[in-house]
Parts: sequence; structure tokens; C-alpha cells
Amino acid sequence: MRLQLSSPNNKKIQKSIAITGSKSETNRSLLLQALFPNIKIENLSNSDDGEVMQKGLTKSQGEVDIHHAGTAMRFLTGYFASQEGKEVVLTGSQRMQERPIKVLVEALRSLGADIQYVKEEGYPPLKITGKKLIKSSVSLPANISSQYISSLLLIAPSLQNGMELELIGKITSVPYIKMTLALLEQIGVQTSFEGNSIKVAPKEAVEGTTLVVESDWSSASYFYSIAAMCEVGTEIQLSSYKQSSLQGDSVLAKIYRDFGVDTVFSNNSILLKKAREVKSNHLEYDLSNAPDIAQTIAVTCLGLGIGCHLTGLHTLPIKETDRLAALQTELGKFGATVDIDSESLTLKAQSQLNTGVAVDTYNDHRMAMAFGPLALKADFVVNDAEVVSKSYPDFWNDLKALGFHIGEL
Ligand SMILES: O=C(O)C1=C[C@@H](OP(=O)(O)O)[C@@H](O)[C@H](O)C1
Ligand SMILES: C=C(OP(=O)(O)O)C(=O)O
Repeated sequence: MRLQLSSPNNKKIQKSIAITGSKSETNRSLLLQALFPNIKIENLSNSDDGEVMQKGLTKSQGEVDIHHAGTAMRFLTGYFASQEGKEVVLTGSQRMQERPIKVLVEALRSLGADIQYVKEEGYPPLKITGKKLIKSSVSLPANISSQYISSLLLIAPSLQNGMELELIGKITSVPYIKMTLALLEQIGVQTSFEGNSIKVAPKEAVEGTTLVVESDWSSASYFYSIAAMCEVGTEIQLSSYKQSSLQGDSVLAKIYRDFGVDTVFSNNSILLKKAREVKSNHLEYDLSNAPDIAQTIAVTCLGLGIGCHLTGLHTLPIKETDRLAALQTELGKFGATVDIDSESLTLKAQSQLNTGVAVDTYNDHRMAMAFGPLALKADFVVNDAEVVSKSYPDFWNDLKALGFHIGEL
């Protein structure tokens, strides 16, 4: 699906949008529910990633295909490895077969798991023969993906002795690890995280608990970007959010103050208010704790003619696409000068945007969604726009509700 995007007629937007549940909280909660059936979940994500996770958890034999969902791939690897009697081949899209999983496989093997590579060593698909895992101590590198750590933590309470993890090297995407631990605490599991050591106590059963999934903060980022590019006086209300979030991307409320957007928390929602014009012409952020909002911020800067230097982006090359390369190419189509290295991106401030651009999305929902708000500044085309369903299927409809002109080509 190719979409032609152009700006709303009125750039002082006043609207409310309900956003689907966090895919990260959803996929953790679903796994915990599979282990402890007394758990109930509210505000589940309607995303593709949530759906493949839900479906995957119902299988005990044969092939389980999780498409592009990194969390489902990593979390189900730990789950199936620890389920005696289940035997599956866990696979995903072509891109998923290029996203590394060796660190997790080695860690699980050291706990006694039986996992074989079906094709290339270190990458999905995986043949997993579930076993009762007896050991409880494991150490693993922590600088590649926090999802490996969360995968282990999620099964930890179901092991007879719980788990002790030693994290090696600099820990990346830390808020996602803390989110996993917080959800374990919510179901009554004892955990501790000190320095590079995490401990999780075993738990035989969980009393009836309801996990209420907060809406997705990474999805909210696109509305922060819209508010930033709109006229002063714009107010966009998003639900359901809370001030003490488990999601690291809630740092958006702080970051977007630099773009003139204030956040007011009230009654389970946030109000994004474009309160003032931006004064800076260069901004710098370390996003190692919030990698999923890097694309949004880079595009906001482009739209506002602000230069930026974004660091802590070492995980971007192994996400849905190589996001550093993809950003350089697609920002470049609008005339931007972008330098990248293995962990950073630098965008030069510029005031003019090229027209007649078609943005490619590389099977990456965030490439499509990050560029969407830029229609406030220039008309352009988005290729393969349906990719948004990975985390936010209603994205284009919600943009239409804000007044964006969106037509299928
Ligand atoms: O645990 C999670 O839910 C996630 C962790 C992050 O991945 P990395 O830890 O690989 O950076 C993030 O990018 C991803 O969208 C979701
Ligand atoms: C990196 C992402 O997803 P995952 O790793 O779960 O595929 C994302 O949603 O930006």
C-alpha cells in the first residue's frame, strides 16, 4: 500500500486519540499468563506482534512463526526451552532470520536447554525441545539486546530454584529489563537488580492478579512529533497513560519540552500541548535507554530545521531493519545531510525540504510512523505503509482523525 500524505488544513490541532496497549508490556504479560493461568490482562495491544505472541503460546508442536516480532522471538525461545513435552521450530520473517539470538541460546543451553539451529548458527529458525531446566545460574553479555535478559527473567520464577543472572558488559535498554522485573513484582515474585546482578525467586503459583497494560509510549512518540511541528495552541490528548510508567519511552515527556511540547497528566491520559516555539537549533540525546524513539526524534528535528546528535544507537542496526542506514537514506531524500557511525547519528540543521519524495519503510513500522508527521511540512509518499501494523494497526486512521490528508495511490 502506497500512501500520499499531506498536511491537515488546520495546524492548530485539538483532538483525542485512544492508543492501543504497549506491545512490550503485552508480550511479557501474555507469557506470564501462560506460566501462571490465574493472571488476567487488560488493555492488550492489538498489534501484529501481540497477535503472533498470543498464537505462539497456544502451540506445543510444529512450526511457530512470529514474523517480524523480536520480543515474541526472544520470549518464546525461553518459554519453549523450559516447557517439558513441547517441541517446536520457532521461526520468523527473512529479517528475523538475520537478527542475532546466539547470546540467548547460549545462556539457555548453559541452564540445560536443548536448542538447535535449523539454518545458520546464531540465528533463527530454532528447533527447541522443551526440558525441565534444573540449573539456576547464568551469565550473559548485556550490550546487544535486553530482550535476551527479559526472556530469561520471564521464565525465572517457574524454575525450581529461580534464577541468578550475571550481566557482562554495559547494559543496554535498561528500562525494558526494569519493566520485566516490575511485572514480576506485580504478580508477587521477588526480584533484585544490583549492579550487574539480577536475582529472581521461584514461585509455584500466583494468586488472581490483573495486569493492566498501559498504552504504548513508543506509539505516543508520533503524536509528540506532530505536536512539535504544529502551531502553538495545539492540544492532543492520548489515553491511557500514567505518570509512573514502566515504559522507558515515557522519557518523551521530558525530551519534547525541548521541542516546545508540554505534557499534562490527568485521569489516565496525557495532554500534549504545543506551548512555545523552539529556540535551539541543535539538540543532543543519548538514547541507549530509549532506542525506539530515535527515528521519531530525528524526523522531528528535520521537520523543525533543527540539527541533532543522537548517541547510544548501537542496537539500531539489528532491529527491524538497519535503522541507522535507513534513516540516513530516507532523511537524505528530503535533502538532509546525515552522518552515521556504529552508534550515533548527526543531522545538520536545514530549512528547506525536497518535494516529490517517496519514503521507503524496509518492513519497519517505525520508519513509516516516524516520517508520517513530516506531512505537516511537505507532501510526500510512504511506500508499504501497511508495515505500521507491527505495533500500531490504527496509525493511519488516527492521523486521518487529526485532519491529515491521506490517499491510497
Ligand atoms: O523488551 C522489549 O520489549 C523491547 C526491548 C528493546 O529492544 P533491545 O533490548 O533489543 O534494544 C526495544 O527496542 C524493543 O522494541 C522492545
Ligand atoms: C525494535 C522493535 O521491536 P522488536 O525488537 O520487538 O522486533 C521496535 O518495535 O522498535
